[in-house]
Amino acid sequence: MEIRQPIHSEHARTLDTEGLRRHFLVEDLFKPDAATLTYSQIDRIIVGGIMPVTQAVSFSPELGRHTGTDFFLQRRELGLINIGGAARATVDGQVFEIGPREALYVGQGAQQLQFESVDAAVPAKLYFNCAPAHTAYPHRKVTLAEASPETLGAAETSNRRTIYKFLVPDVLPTCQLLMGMTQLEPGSLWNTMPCHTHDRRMEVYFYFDMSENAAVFHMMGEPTQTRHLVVRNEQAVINPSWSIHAGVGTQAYTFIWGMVGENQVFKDMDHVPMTALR
Ligand SMILES: O=C(O)C(=O)C[C@H](O)C(=O)CO
Ligand SMILES: [Zn+2]
Repeated sequence: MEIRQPIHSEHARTLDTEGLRRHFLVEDLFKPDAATLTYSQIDRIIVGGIMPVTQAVSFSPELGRHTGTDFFLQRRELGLINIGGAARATVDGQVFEIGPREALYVGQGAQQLQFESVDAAVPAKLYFNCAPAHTAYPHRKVTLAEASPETLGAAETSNRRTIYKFLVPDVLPTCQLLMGMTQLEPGSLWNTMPCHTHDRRMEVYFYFDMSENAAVFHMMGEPTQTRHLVVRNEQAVINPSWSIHAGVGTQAYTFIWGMVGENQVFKDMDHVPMTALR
């Protein structure tokens, strides 16, 4: 498990491209027949990818070594969204068939987690966020139709997009984790502009549905000290509470957002006036 330390906004201002990438960008999320995990000490979120191809991938009890617990989810909850082919997840003997663009919530206390691809020729790619939890809510699959879609923006401002809220209080209870997926319409390139921060929560963005040569210029930093990261397909960005998070692509793309922190109010955002950005 890779560890990322928290970072002060005044330190982040001083970083060059490589420094920004080292602290904020998670590059290699999917490895065949393996799970990858990056532990950010910002709100203790763990970000990762699971890609079973020819064999099942399990979360070994040994992972509890990193969390100082008897097993990985003893004091944690996990949400995942499948961006690949059909998957089968087994959680303490309970089987969930997770199709493309479907989500699974795994509540605190689950001990045995195993993930398989239904067809090795079209492997599942399970992007996940995992956060500290205080109580056990039921495991549950959430379909795209259940994810309360909301379409925002306009073609004229290149930001027409649909936000699917998979793991939010209107859909199911979680301890703190919120997760959803925002899909841009063809020809739209901007997400989350006008932008915002939220002092009360951190957020991770994971970009996908991009061709090899495409890039998203992800905007980050304090509103008056903006920086950018060039993000490629299937890479994630850790956004501290003080950082804006928005992006513009060289083509339309989709991204998964996940949040942990003080509250679960999706609209609790500190909106940044466009004239304040520097
Ligand atoms: O496109 C958007 O706008 C978003 O998806 C916004 C994120 O969900 C977000 O930043 C929530 O705080
Ligand atoms: Zn946000």
